[in-house]
Amino acid sequence: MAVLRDILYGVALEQVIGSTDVEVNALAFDSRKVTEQSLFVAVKGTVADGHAFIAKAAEQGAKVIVCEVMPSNFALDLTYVKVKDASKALGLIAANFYQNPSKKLTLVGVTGTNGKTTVATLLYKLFRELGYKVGLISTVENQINDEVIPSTHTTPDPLALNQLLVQMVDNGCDYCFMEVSSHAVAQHRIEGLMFAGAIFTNISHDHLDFHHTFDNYIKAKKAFFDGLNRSAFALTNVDDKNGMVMLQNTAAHKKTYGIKSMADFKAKIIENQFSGLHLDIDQQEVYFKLVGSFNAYNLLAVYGTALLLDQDRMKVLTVLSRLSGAEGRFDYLISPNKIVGIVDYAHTPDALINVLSTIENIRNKNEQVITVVGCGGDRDKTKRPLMAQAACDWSDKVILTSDNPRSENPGTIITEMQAGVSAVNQKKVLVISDRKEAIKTAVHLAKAGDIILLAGKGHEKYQEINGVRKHFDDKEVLNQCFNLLK
Ligand SMILES: CC(=O)N[C@H]1[C@@H](OP(=O)(O)OP(=O)(O)OC[C@H]2O[C@@H](n3ccc(=O)[nH]c3=O)[C@H](O)[C@@H]2O)O[C@H](CO)[C@@H](O)[C@@H]1O[C@H](C)C(=O)N[C@@H](C)C(=O)N[C@H](CCC(=O)O)C(=O)O
Ligand SMILES: Nc1ncnc2c1ncn2[C@@H]1O[C@H](COP(=O)(O)OP(=O)(O)OP(=O)(O)O)[C@@H](O)[C@H]1O
Ligand SMILES: N[C@H](CCC[C@H](N)C(=O)O)C(=O)O
Ligand SMILES: [Mg+2]
Repeated sequence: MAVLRDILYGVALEQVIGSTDVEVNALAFDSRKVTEQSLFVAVKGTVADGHAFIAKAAEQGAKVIVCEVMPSNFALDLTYVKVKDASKALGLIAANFYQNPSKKLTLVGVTGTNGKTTVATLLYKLFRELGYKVGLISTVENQINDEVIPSTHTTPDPLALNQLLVQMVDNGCDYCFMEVSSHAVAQHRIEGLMFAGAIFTNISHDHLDFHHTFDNYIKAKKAFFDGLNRSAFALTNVDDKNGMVMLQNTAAHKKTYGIKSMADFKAKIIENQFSGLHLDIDQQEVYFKLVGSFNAYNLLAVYGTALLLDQDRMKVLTVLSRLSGAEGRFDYLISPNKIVGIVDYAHTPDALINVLSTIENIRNKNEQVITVVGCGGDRDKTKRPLMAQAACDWSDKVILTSDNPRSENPGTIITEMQAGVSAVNQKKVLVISDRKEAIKTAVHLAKAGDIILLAGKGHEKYQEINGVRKHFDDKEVLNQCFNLLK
């Protein structure tokens, strides 16, 4: 419970009708979730406009309406607050209502097209092993110390986010490591949060359905760094073409990591094998369980962050060398007849190229690579041909299949992927729309030593077809197929 006047602290108000002395019991931005004595924020979304539900919210017991456009009818017992940007206001209101939990722990955010889950999860595991109480907010799951809380988004909405942070504070967490998606920045889900640090992994093609241009996508990521304060650190991947762009206008301490260029935190890849990475990090040789040069960047980001958070260098490297990565990221199984099956969440052209080039570097040349891949429905369509092309360029056989078609026709998605298959590559490609059948076929086609990559769904435990989520787990299906080979 809080008084409206206090909840509005820091919100740029354009007009207020009614009293700011009212008590508010709860917040909502969805009219269906409004309860007695609550504050409803009308947000213009991608599908609907929250302003259309103001009357419904009032009927359900809302006492305060925050909106960008005042309604034509006012109820006398309600307070109406007009703001320029309602999603921004929602973030600030949520932080104030929940008494700024982000200021009561050390919050570090990770942004970038790929690697967010890996970096945030490694940081969570590292700091747990170093003896701290830690929270994690990620695509795979949220964690409060050892308690797992299922995750619905990479970065939750401002209410869920602040509620999670409150739970972390109540459970004594010293740190929280969270993923910050570009959607979250653009929709102001992180507004009002106090970050002690921000990490940039990389930026490549994704989400152009939402951001429209690559420039807007870069701007969304950069806005996260622009919002940091002077006491925070901003750690960027200097080898990424847009790495330094992120730091251009930030007030935070600027720090860099890299493999190719000069950087504050620097690594050299000595060896990259199926068994893991052998790196030289700031002149210290260390073995890690994670595979692939992209993971050398992820490990370096984690190492740099831990040092910026005043942790002991040798302790950090010792613990990091023992850690495994996040679920569904280069996660592999070996069949009784020695087929290697890799489950990976690569769902962008760049991630697919990274994973397949890693496989290319470490495989024996007489063994073939079979890739099973699809693209999600209701998501960036321009990545479809590029992902098919990447799969063909780096594999001996490709099975194009379904990912999460969501509301789209799976056949149409596959046809759009096929546009990226060149004439010479046609003979490598099979189309099997049913993902389970596609995986079974890959296993049938493989012989001892071959590598099967199941790309795009990683840790996901469902497949969404026609808006319905049915249980589906790439690793489980792969395991079943492998067991049949016994
Ligand atoms: C495209 C997108 O990002 N949508 C997010 C957005 O919803 P929206 O803008 O579509 O909302 P809308 O349906 O248009 O409704 C507008 C407003 O009217 C309200 N409403 C609606 C109906 C009603 O009866 N009453 C009512 O009040 C809604 O609550 C909302 O406030 O705001 C919602 C609340 O924060 C999010 O749950 C929702 O995520 C959807 C489910 C989603 O799938 N998002 C994905 C794309 C996403 O966010 N992904 C990123 C990761 C991406 C990455 O890989 O980097 C993530 O952070 O998870
Ligand atoms: N640093 C990196 N650079 C490029 N590709 C990476 C990197 N780290 C991981 N990947 C690839 O991208 C996939 C997704 O990795 P991860 O889940 O860590 O990224 P993410 O940014 O959290 O993705 P999402 O936005 O979907 O949550 C991995 O399965 C791997 O194929
Ligand atoms: N966070 C990403 C995940 C994509 C995973 C892929 N399996 C898909 O469904 O497209 C998104 O929501 O776009
Ligand atoms: Mg993620």
